[in-house]
Amino acid sequence: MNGNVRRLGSGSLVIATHNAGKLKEISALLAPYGMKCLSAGSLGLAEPEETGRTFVANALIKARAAAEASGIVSLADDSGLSVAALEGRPGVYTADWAERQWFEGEAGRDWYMAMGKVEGLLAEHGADVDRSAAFHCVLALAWPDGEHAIYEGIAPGSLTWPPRGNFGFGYDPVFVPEGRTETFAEIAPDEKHLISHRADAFAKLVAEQFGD
Ligand SMILES: O=c1nc[nH]c2c1ncn2[C@H]1C[C@H](O)[C@@H](COP(=O)(O)OP(=O)(O)OP(=O)(O)O)O1
Ligand SMILES: [Mg+2]
Repeated sequence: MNGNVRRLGSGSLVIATHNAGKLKEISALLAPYGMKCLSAGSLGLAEPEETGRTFVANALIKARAAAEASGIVSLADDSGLSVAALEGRPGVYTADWAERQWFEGEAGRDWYMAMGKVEGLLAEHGADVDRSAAFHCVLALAWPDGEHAIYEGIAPGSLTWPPRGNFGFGYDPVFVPEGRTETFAEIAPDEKHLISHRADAFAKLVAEQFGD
């Protein structure tokens, strides 16, 4: 272990996300490490504007905002889908491509519309377009005194159409991870947690924060 790295220990941790799907995945990934996890929503924390141009910048904006508002060390996740044939788009704008909507009284995003937008742009490149894509995840830890740590993860794969499967969230129904035939939405959560971009970033966080 790098002796200069600030470590979490076993206290409270704020999960600085307003995305219910991510909150579920992050809580599951952190479950073995004995921290008391509080969500940004349950603390009534505001959702900061993601004005960064990179996953790292946006993850830091979210983690720092939560740490400053709560006084508790906070973990944020900024993630997205980069499509090779679309020069890496939607990338950091992945969430923005899914318009905000209200579903039965709850704020959410229209994922089907967003997946269709990606597919429509791909289709413009013809039937034999390169369908490779990758999910990226940046985890940022921010302590109330300003210190921070960053962990990056990636899951390579390709896009399929039409969407398949009911697990997961977001763009999971159109993403087939490398080496598999099922989409992320057809792979049970416990298994997605072994192979996803979030799992890759978490493995690095766990090694540094909870390792020997
Ligand atoms: O495993 C995933 N499976 C499917 N889709 C995913 C995944 N991971 C990220 N994504 C997509 C949806 C998400 O909305 C966007 C990230 O945008 P991003 O700003 O980081 O998250 P967000 O606005 O939904 O929640 P928040 O900022 O409160 O954490 O990329
Ligand atoms: Mg966001």
